[in-house]
Amino acid sequence: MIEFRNVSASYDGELPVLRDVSLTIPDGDFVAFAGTNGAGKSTTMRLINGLLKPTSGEVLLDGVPTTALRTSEVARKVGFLFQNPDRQICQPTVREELLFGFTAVGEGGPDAEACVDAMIEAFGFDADAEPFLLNRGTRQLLALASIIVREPDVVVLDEPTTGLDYRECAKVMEAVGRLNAAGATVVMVCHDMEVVGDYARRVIAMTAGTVVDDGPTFKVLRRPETLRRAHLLPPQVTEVSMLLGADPALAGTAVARADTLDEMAAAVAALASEAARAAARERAALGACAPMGGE
Ligand SMILES: Nc1ncnc2c1ncn2[C@@H]1O[C@H](COP(=O)(O)OP(=O)(O)OP(=O)(O)O)[C@@H](O)[C@H]1O
Repeated sequence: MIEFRNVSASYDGELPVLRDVSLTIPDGDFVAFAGTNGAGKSTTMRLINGLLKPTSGEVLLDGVPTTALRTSEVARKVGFLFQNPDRQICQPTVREELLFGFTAVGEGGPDAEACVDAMIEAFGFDADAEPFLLNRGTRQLLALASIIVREPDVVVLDEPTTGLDYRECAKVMEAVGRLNAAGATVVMVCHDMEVVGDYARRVIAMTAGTVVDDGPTFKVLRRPETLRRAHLLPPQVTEVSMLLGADPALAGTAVARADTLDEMAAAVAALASEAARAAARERAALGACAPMGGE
């Protein structure tokens, strides 16, 4: 579990960039931090992985303050994926890159080799490829795999899909989704609300170093005040649903609650067939009332 207790943080020791933030992230959660530029989202990630210490308050990992943990102890629990994979890739081949997390802490050996082989198989990597010759999406996947291979309890992702095309983004996020389904806690910063809507179960919206909202993804992404304060646009289906739901004729219908394409398609199909049934009833009623032929 990750806990922030009244955490404030600053880079220069004076100007606070995080102000009195309290939050709890239970094991197995999938949380997206979203909000304005400079709100303090990446700073929050650095506090979780211990790269930054609070100026006041406490960040606790499984009940232990990060200030009482060695960097290696935090790294054992928390894997961190940078926005730019090239900040963490440093080995000449894919295989060595995946092994590096083990060898760097003196844990190389047959077990580590087996984990790496499984990861190469699962991601379909070319083990001997040179990482820097891979395309951007594959480098991001490699950076992610080199974290997952160590099986951390928590994975922190700082804008994991920035600069990726749709297919690359889907590959990375599906790998993250599988990791979460296997029990890992996922905490990510993400500006793309489509990705947030597709994967995160909870959204923490931030502005100017404070949390302005925290709750189930679509509850947060449907609150006009949150959207305004954190400069967020909901995913397109949710936005259409909110627009249609504002029409009194559709308020309270499934259309007004749809957050996914499937939900919206089903809601619209149900409305269309209800309209068709109503029209048929009307025609039948008109037919029944029509005057009989003859004088
Ligand atoms: N290394 C640093 N040194 C000094 N100030 C920093 C540093 N990193 C971030 N800041 C400042 O801290 C504040 C919060 O930055 P942070 O990167 O946490 O915001 P963010 O919400 O992640 O923003 P963005 O969405 O633009 O990445 C900003 O005012 C930023 O300029």
